[in-house]
Amino acid sequence: MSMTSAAFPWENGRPPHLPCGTGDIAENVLTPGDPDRVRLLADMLEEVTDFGRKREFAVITGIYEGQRLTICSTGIGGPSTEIALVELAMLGAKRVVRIGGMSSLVAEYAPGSFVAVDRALGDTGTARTYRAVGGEAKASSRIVAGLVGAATELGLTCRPGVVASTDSYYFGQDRRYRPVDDGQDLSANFIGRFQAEGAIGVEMESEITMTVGGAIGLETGCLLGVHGNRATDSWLDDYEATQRNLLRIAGRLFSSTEWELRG
Ligand SMILES: O=P(O)(O)O[C@H]1O[C@H](CO)[C@@H](O)[C@H]1O
Ligand SMILES: O=c1cc[nH]c(=O)[nH]1
Repeated sequence: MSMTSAAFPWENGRPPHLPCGTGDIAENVLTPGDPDRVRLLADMLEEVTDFGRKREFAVITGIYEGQRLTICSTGIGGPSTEIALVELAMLGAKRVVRIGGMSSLVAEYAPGSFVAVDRALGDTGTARTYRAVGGEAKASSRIVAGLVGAATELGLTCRPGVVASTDSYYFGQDRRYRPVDDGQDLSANFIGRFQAEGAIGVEMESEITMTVGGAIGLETGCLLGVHGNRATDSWLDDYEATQRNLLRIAGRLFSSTEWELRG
């Protein structure tokens, strides 16, 4: 029977969750939620190494516009995002930008547009845990400015904004949560409260990415594509173009000659 430390169950430089090891991770990392999006974006990188997938974590490293870049999925929500961030940082990541989807809470952010998160509202369990060790749900200001600038260079519109992160997709986002549409209690009005606090979007990982990232020494930001709009009740059926544009914007941020954070 082979055994390792329960307190730190890494073996030969390989973490217990991400399917990769020492030397495999670039300093700059993009983190979509969905592992299928890692595969979707792989053809936009050169010299790609695909490390495979374990649970919700799919990882590739390649070259984008001349810079080494890793893409690693986090799965949905706090616990799996924390695992990805901690293992990425231990494997050498320095900067992490979440790339994902959100629903807009204001009519003017139409499906297909982009938001560079500068702050996240929320009280998700994982973020709360890491606030105790100094994490804060605020993005690096140069990542926010760099994302807006990169989008402009590419002819795309990306605005800075505050988003709300939640641990719940259905009840916690005022969606029907029982199989039968039987007048269920949605009076908690989570969306209305997020709007009243100034959030322009809702999703499930930005608060965790910035709070955990801050506490463990990563420079972080979140670039979100608008998949839906709760103010107009519209939903984008095909998000492939939006996902590819998220990589184009965040990849351009890291490859920009004006931006000195390379690796
Ligand atoms: O587009 P991704 O990154 O998956 O993010 C959003 O989509 C998922 C819910 O469908 C949540 O993870 C939410 O934050
Ligand atoms: O409505 C949405 C869209 C993306 N992600 C969410 O959490 N909610």
